[in-house]
Amino acid sequence: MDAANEEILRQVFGDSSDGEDLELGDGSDPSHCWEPIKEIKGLWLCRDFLPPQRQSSLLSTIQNEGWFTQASHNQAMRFGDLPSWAAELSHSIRKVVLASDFVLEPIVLGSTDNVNENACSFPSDLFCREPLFDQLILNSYQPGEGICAHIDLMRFEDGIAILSLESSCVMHFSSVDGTSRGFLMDGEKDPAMAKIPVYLTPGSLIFMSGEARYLWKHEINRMPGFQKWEGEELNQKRRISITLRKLCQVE
Ligand SMILES: O=C(O)CCC(=O)C(=O)O
Ligand SMILES: [Fe+2]
Repeated sequence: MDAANEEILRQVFGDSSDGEDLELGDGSDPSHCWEPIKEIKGLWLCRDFLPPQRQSSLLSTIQNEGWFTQASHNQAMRFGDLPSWAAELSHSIRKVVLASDFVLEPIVLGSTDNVNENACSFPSDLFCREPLFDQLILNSYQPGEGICAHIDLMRFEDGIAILSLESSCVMHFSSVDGTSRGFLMDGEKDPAMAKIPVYLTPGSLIFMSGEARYLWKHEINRMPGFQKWEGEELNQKRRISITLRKLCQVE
């Protein structure tokens, strides 16, 4: 790694002996466990993945690298070799996964009581692939801007990570076959359109795999009335997200 890259990593992630770790702890920190979103198989949330100081440094690096030089620039992609800070992010995601004690609802064998039919084990095997991610999208959303309901393109493999920065938001998930059994949004009457809200705070990371990745659409609607959490409309600021994915191999 050259000196310029090392300096960037030091600024973003702080001093570490080998420049390889995000200083996220050893995984025993309770804030670094993965929480399954119980309604959606394969959807996991790590609430405090990046502490506030690291979020600020990461934002400064993104700013200094000129990813969003004009207000009209709201999306930037990179394929193949990721910038050093994104490679570092991937490394830290893998590290947190391998070190975490996952919070899982116990499945009681031979009993139908208290069984969470959506409980599934964390897909740790996905984290053995190399590279873990080779595609990066940065999205920048001004207040009121969001992203329509979609499933990520099939050209990407299973296992997608999204880091949220700056503004909290509610991401809604709706099942492709219309059986999400979630909440109806304001003005929505068709139960098939019920959506599961997931609250994403700055520094949180979600990971989608299996059903969450292939059978559920995700969206962020930041129009008035759609960003409510615990009955309160969220105060919107600019939001930046970092999505990490891996391209499917072409045979
Ligand atoms: O901004 C986000 O959190 C989601 C981005 C996303 O879903 C995408 O780029 O496919
Ligand atoms: Fe997406």
